[in-house]
Amino acid sequence: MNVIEIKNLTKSYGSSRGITDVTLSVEQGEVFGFIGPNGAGKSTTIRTLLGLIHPTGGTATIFGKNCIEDPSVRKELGYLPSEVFYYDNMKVIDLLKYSASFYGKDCTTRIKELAEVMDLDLKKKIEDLSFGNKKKVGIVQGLLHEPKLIILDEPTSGLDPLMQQKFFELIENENKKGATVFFSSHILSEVQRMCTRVAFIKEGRIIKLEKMSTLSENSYKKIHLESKAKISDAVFNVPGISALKLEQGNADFIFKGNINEILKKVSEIDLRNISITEPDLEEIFLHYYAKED
Ligand SMILES: Nc1ncnc2c1ncn2[C@@H]1O[C@H](COP(=O)(O)OP(=O)(O)OP(=O)(O)O)[C@@H](O)[C@H]1O
Repeated sequence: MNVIEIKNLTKSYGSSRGITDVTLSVEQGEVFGFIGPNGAGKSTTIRTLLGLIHPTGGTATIFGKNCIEDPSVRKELGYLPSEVFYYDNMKVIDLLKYSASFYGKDCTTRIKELAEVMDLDLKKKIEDLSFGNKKKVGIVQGLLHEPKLIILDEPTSGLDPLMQQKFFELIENENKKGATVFFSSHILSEVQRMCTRVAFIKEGRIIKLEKMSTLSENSYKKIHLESKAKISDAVFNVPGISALKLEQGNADFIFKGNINEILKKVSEIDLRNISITEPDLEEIFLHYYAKED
């Protein structure tokens, strides 16, 4: 059974676009990345999935259940929203114990462990915490009941690099112990590092859903050519070329397809130098999000 099943999920905010026909599923044990720029619809998808907002159309289930019809499913779930708001005059430990009381479990040891990993002072008042430290409270709050599904909306914003590293180790550990993880981000390197599959969302629609191994495999090549003479753009009239930049005798582009086809074309050029490398996800992402696409 899929842990998350989203089918044709649509949410419109009156005349303003939210998400349209979002379909995706997340398997048990996966770390699934949800990538898109600001305003693409990541939070709307997550909040609709969790039943925090009502969809305009389509369905979304967690462990086969709809969160609006069956809120009990939330007990198995750890959610970190993109922005966290708290009662300022509470102490961190009191807030976390209060959160734990919803799950009917004694989470004291776990709270202490998580706070230690994330270097969070449990005795401080929420109002005295920085943005990054409030984020840590959200992380501990999301993980304290050892949920089977962890949903994180832009989890690392506000954390310094050391804390980001610790956070990822924490999530990796939870995943090894069996938790399924779904997390949204606009930072590709973190998705590249952790995820088994990734969905790209643009202007409210999923434009690509791919296994990370496929994305990182040979299907895309970054090609750089140097020639003594100006390179004619006619050479690049081949399907599969994108992000083409021509400048004097230099040409840079990303190629997806049969490498022999492009090499035949390139052999027409009197070359001084050539390099063929693997593009990182950032470059593939830029290709998908390029205006001309
Ligand atoms: N409460 C709302 N009322 C009206 N429009 C909204 C509301 N919430 C979101 N939107 C619109 O829905 C679209 C998707 O927004 P959403 O917050 O889901 O994007 P996002 O990918 O999470 O972006 P970000 O990374 O900036 O949080 C945007 O065009 C946004 O303006």
